[in-house]
Amino acid sequence: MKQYLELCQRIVDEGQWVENKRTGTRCLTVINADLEYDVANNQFPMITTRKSYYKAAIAELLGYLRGYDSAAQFREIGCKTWDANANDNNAWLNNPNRKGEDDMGRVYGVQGRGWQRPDGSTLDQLSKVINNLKNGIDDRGEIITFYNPGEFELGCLRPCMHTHTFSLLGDTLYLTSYQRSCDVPLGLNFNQIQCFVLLALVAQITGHKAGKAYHKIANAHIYENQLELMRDVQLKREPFDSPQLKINPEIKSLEDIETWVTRDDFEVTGYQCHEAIQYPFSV
Ligand SMILES: Nc1nc(=O)c2c([nH]1)NC[C@@H]1CN(c3ccc(C(=O)N[C@@H](CCC(=O)O)C(=O)O)cc3)CN21
Ligand SMILES: O=c1ccn([C@H]2C[C@H](O)[C@@H](COP(=O)(O)O)O2)c(=O)[nH]1
Repeated sequence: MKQYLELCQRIVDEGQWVENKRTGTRCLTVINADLEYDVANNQFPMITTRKSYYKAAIAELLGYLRGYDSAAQFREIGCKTWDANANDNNAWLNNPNRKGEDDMGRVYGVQGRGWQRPDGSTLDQLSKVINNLKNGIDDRGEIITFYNPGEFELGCLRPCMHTHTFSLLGDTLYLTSYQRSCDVPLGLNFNQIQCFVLLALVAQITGHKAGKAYHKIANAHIYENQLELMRDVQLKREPFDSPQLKINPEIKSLEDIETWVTRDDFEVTGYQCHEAIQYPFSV
C-alpha cells in the first residue's frame, strides 16, 4: 500500500503532462515504476485508502486465463470492466474486424491460450507453462505474453499488463509481470491484485510455495480528470494494514480454473478501508 501511495505522490510531484490521442484526455505521467508483492507472507496488495472491488479484479484475471474474447463473458463472471472498451470506443466500433456487440477481439487471453501459428494451428502458452512448472521445470522461458503486434488491429485495446514470466528457485515460484501503460487510480488497483493472485494461484496448482511477485510498469499516469480526487482526497488519507487473501484449496488444476472456479473462491479477511472514490474512466 505504501508503495502505491508513493507512486501516486511521485506522479503528482514529478509527473509531466502528456497528450493522449486515443482518449482525448491528457495524463500526468512518470516513466518506470517497480512494485513488489509479498505473496509468501500473504500481504494482499489491496488499496485501503478507498474501497477496492477485488472480486471484479479477480474475475477479470479468471477471464484472461480462460481466453475470453467478449465483454459479455466477463460480465457473466462478475466483471464489467470491458463493457466500455468493447462497446464505446469509436476506433473499435468502426473497425471492420469487430464482430458485434461486446466483442473484444484477439486480446489478452485469446493470445495467451490460442496464439496463432503460421501453419494455422494454435499455441496454448498457459498450458505449456503450467505443465512445465508442475514437473519442476523452469526453462528460463516460462513466459506468457499477450502482446502480439501483428494482431493489434484485431483487438479493441493493446494489452496493458502484457507479459508474465514465472521463475522457479528450488521449490519457490516467482512472478515478474510487465505493464506498458498504467491508469494508476483505476487500473493499478486491479493490476496489483491480479499479479498477486496469478502467482498465488499458479503456485497452488503447480505444487510450489509462492515467493514474491515483481510488477514492472513503463508508463504510469493519472488522467487529468482524476487528479483532484487523487491529490486532494485519496492522498490525504492514512492507509490501513494489508488484508489477507484465502484461496479455495480445492482449486488444484488449470482445468478447475477453466471449469468451475468463480470469484467467490477468493475471500479477503481483515480488510479495513476508507470510503469509495469514483474515479472517471477514459475510453
Ligand atoms: N482508461 C482505462 N483505464 C483502465 O484502467 C483500463 C482501461 N482504460 N481499459 C481496459 C481495462 C479495464 N479496466 C478497468 C475498467 C474499469 C474499472 C473500474 O471502473 N473500477 C471501479 C469500479 C469497479 C467495480 O465496481 O467493479 C473502481 O472503483 O475500481 C477498473 C479497471 C482496466 N483497464
Ligand atoms: O489492465 C489494465 C488495462 C488498462 N489500463 C489502462 C492504461 C491506460 O490508461 C489505458 C489503455 O490505454 P492505452 O492508450 O492503450 O495505453 O488503460 C490499466 O491501467 N490496466
